[in-house]
Amino acid sequence: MKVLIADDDPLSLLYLQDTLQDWGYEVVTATDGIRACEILQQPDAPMLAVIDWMMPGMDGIDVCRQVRDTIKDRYVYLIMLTTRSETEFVVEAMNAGADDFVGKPFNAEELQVRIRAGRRISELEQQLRLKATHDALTGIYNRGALLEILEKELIRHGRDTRPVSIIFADLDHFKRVNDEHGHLAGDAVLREVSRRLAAVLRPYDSLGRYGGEELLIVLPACTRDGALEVAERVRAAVAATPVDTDFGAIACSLSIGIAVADEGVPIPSQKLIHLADDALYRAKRGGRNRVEMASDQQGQPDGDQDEQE
Ligand SMILES: Nc1nc2c(ncn2[C@@H]2O[C@H](COP(=O)(O)OP(=O)(O)OP(=O)(O)O)[C@@H](O)[C@H]2O)c(=O)[nH]1
Repeated sequence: MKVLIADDDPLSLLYLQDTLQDWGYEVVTATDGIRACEILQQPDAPMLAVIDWMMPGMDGIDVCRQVRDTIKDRYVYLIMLTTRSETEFVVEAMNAGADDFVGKPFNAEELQVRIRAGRRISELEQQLRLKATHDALTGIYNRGALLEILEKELIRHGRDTRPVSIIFADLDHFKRVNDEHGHLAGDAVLREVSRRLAAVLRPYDSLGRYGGEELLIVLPACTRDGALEVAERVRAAVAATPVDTDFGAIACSLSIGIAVADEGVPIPSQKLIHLADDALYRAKRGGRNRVEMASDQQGQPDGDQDEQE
């Protein structure tokens, strides 16, 4: 597990670093509060930080406040390290967002058990967050998490000039798969199809389970042509080879609808999904195992239609 230590005193920092490394932690260091905040905001940042209170510029209290104000998508467990151990200081640090408090000079055994407790809480929090945002069967995002991602992308889309595309995919004749091979075989197909889709997407695309056998993909900064290309790749990845299950090989395919939020054209997420769903319906009617695009005209904002929805 990765831990950040922030301390402006080089000797103290080195000692803490050696001690934590001896306990098996991967240690990242910062010698001031600003750098500590930068590190904690990076992707793959430490989930736990030991922060000295007294640092030049931004002190430990400011770091706690900044972390709580800005990092919302995960929890960073913060242990404040300080010579100020009176109750009023403990209260001040915890009100600022610290989770725990260790007096300086620190007792190694005490620091070790407090870090261990923090690690337990961090790991539990990570597991809970994963359960709340991911689908238990397939491991991809659940509907709520994906809709949140789409909303955020559309807000960002309103600020810059890149389009956002979505791909709405539905397994063809999936009821038949369940009826002929059983529900467990159907589950295996859903898992494998999700895996294949994830494998052909870009790292910054998001894949989620919208409903039973419906999958939704959010493609940030993706044009109409780009989305068509991805959708075709997705379609082919599923149709190319039957899915091997414990109940035999099962051939399957996807019908796909695409909708694009064009640059400079604001559109509510529900309307974009509705357009992709219409296109998906056309793909089903057109014979399945195919991709259909919502037309340009449909992508334009339409106040009247919104009100009717
Ligand atoms: N095994 C399994 N089946 C599911 C799950 N969620 C939904 N289904 C099944 O998906 C099937 C969807 O059937 P329909 O909506 O009739 O659609 P379809 O048979 O795929 O037909 P088309 O969409 O018209 O091609 C139903 O039989 C559901 O029970 C799941 O988590 N596991």
